[in-house]
Amino acid sequence: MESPGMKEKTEMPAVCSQDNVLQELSLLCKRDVNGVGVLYDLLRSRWLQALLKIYECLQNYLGKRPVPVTLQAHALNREVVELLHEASATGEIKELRRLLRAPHLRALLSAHDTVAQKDFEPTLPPLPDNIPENEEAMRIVCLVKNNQPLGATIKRHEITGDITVARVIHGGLADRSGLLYAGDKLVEVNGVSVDGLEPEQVINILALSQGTIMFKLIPVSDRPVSNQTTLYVRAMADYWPLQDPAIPCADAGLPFKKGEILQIVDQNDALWWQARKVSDLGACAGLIPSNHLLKRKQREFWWSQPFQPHLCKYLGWKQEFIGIGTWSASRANQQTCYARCPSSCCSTFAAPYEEVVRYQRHPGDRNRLIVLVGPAGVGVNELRRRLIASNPREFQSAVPHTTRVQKSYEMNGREYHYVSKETFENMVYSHRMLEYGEYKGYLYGTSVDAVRTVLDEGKICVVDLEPHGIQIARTHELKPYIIFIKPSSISCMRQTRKNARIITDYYVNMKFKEEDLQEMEDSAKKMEAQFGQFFDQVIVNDNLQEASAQLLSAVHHAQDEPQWVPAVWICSDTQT
Ligand SMILES: Nc1ncnc2c1ncn2[C@@H]1O[C@H](COP(=O)(O)OP(=O)(O)OP(=O)(O)O)[C@@H](O)[C@H]1O
Repeated sequence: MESPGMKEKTEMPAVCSQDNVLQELSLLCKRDVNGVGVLYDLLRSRWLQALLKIYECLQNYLGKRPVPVTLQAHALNREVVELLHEASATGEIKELRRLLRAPHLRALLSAHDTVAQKDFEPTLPPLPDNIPENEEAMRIVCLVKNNQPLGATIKRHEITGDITVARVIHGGLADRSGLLYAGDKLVEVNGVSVDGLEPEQVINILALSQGTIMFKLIPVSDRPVSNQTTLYVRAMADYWPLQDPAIPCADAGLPFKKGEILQIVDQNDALWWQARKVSDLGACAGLIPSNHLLKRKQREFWWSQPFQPHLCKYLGWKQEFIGIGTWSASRANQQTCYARCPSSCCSTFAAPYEEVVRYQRHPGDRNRLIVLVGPAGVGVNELRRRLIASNPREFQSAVPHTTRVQKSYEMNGREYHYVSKETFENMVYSHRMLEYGEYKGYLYGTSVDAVRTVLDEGKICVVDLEPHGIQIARTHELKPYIIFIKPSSISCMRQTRKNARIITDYYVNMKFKEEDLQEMEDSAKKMEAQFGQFFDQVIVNDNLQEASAQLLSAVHHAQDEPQWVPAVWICSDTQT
């Protein structure tokens, strides 16, 4: 509601403001200010006043409906011509006057008015008097087919045999037309009755149609009101609609890979959602299994498998201590997942989609933790070392904890934090260790506290973790940015790793053998398959200089650019 004293504001008419100016100038003239007299004469001149009147007159017409009738157009013309008479006869004004009198301009105005006066509303025939009370209202819908699919699916009712629109795909032709709705009952397609036809036969008619398609249909009585908000999720698994026998319409399915961000636009159906990829928001949506459906499928799959404790490369990987803060993972001693895996591979099954939001770190916020993962020997340590060396005031790794005895030249908190076995185990049980391992009877590990210490100093903490540590690091406090260091092809590595040295359980400074390279490639594939959904960035470590430069830019990108992060990191301050 407007308050009574409230005024509408609009542009000031030019003549009014000119009067005020004249008044002010006459006062100034009396004070004999230089040049003011000339300006006063100018503003009083008849031709300028006439021009200002023309301007104001045109402004009045501008604000009116753009459909002048004959009288209005001619009135405007006449008014302008009269005003021009009043003006001094300068060259431009003469020309304008000539133009307005020209027969072609008059004809144009007249044609314009003829069109403007015409009524283009269609006149519908009167309704017949004898319409039965129970007659179902029919709707005729015409859609012009282009190269795109229609963007709607149909189904046949099992009992009545009615063919109905099953769903309208968001952004598709039918959706954009706003004329077809889920539940509409088809009566005819292009004049052919669909009574008794199978959905495939109807689809066939549609496929053979060219140009305009005409539907005769009975509109659905209760059109569903969509009040859903758009949701963004990260896919935690791959999906191939063409390989899914359960999908209602494979052609309408949206294939996606784990890690891709999807925009969910429709969750009306409990089993099949509609989604787009954020990388292609211009495309029309496709069908994807709902969260509920995927969980159900996972459970069914899980129960259908014979019991077989699967192996997962958890902390059971023997960690061999070889230097300050450095371990070399051995492939021996794998542990069964159900026994040791804290992140539980099974819990990954429990969340087929992870809700995400766009996050932009504020300059005053703590830096995001940078986590490097990759197969043993790929160069994770080398890249981390080079990054920190490039600017130690900006980058730092976390000081690890150990239960071994402090050596005489070491300082607590510099090489390691030296703690008792009991303290270390307490840290493990209270999930304060991002990862840990045992070497020669002593425990070694990287703690959340050590990472926090670096972040609190305003630095960027860079750690390398085994991939199973990702889940523990993924907290709203650390907001880790995960970078996967991927090996290049074996043929490339044969060249680049000629002089490189690998560290194994038993040997330090061994040359890379062919099987080491092969194992690196296999291990990288497994990591991508199992943990690829968590990778924010992948860097192929082929040329060391190039990979280092890419890492530097990725780390800055992580801190300065907006990224998709789990919604719980942002929405809940208490969630960790
Ligand atoms: N792009 C590269 N070109 C040539 N040599 C490389 C490259 N990347 C790493 N190296 C070398 O490969 C060897 C192994 O690298 P690094 O120790 O960083 O591996 P890692 O991924 O940390 O594995 P681990 O955890 O087993 O130590 C080192 O000698 C390193 O200098």
